[in-house]
Amino acid sequence: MTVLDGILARKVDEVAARRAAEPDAALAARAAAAPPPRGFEAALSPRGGPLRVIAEVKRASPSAGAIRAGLDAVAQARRYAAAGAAAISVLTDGPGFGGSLDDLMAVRAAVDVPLLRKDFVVDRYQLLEARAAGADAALLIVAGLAQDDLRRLLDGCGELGLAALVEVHDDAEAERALAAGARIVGVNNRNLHTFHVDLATSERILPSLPAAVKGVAESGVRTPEDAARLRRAGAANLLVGEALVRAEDPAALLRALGEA
Ligand SMILES: O=P(O)(O)OC[C@@H](O)[C@@H](O)c1c[nH]c2ccccc12
Repeated sequence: MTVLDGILARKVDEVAARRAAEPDAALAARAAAAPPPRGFEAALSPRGGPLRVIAEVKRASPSAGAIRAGLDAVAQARRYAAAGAAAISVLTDGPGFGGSLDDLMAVRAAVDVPLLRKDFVVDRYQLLEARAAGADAALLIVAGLAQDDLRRLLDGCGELGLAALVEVHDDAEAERALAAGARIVGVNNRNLHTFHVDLATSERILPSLPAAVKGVAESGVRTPEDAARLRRAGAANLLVGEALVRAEDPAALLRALGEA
């Protein structure tokens, strides 16, 4: 069993426990009462457009361990927004990443930019949670979903007004994402089974996506040189976590990545 398989199994249990505490209908009512979603898709750059950055709030990860244990999610999100982040990604997985839905809600209350709920979605319930917490988009990881579940969850996002960032790691997954109707495709440079990071993954797959699909290069972007390399390969959007959280001046790094 790989790390991804372990996390997905844990998610099924997590959702069952939360559903027992708050049934779908009650959660759906909270989601319906949330302020309308902001335009996550519109905030991203089209193919050939200027480089835009989705900046991530990430305390820890299974691959890196603790990144910044005492990270203040709200203060970090404010830095990102002030530095011109197109959107902010908030990890909401607790055991693996030190995040929570409380982080997402606190960030929502503090900034106006579109927010992505970054988690391992296996159930529509998590989309309702995302919307109730004020998220504008949710991550769907193709590697973790059967095709009919991917379709169902993409439809669920549409019904709730959430954008879906559909994550792939190879050509077969990219085809599955497009077949399911993804409009925003993230190419994860990190293999979620082995944690090996290779920017060539985005360099290869992003140019093969249809021009109408918004592409995002995810993971392993540390320097303006990395950003420039991806831009040359046609990347218009970058999702950056660890390097921004580790940076002494996250705003300066974010601006430098966007100007690469
Ligand atoms: O911290 P990095 O290497 O800049 O990566 C950010 C983001 O791409 C990464 O956190 C991520 C991409 N896909 C995920 C799926 C689940 C959890 C985390 C992720």
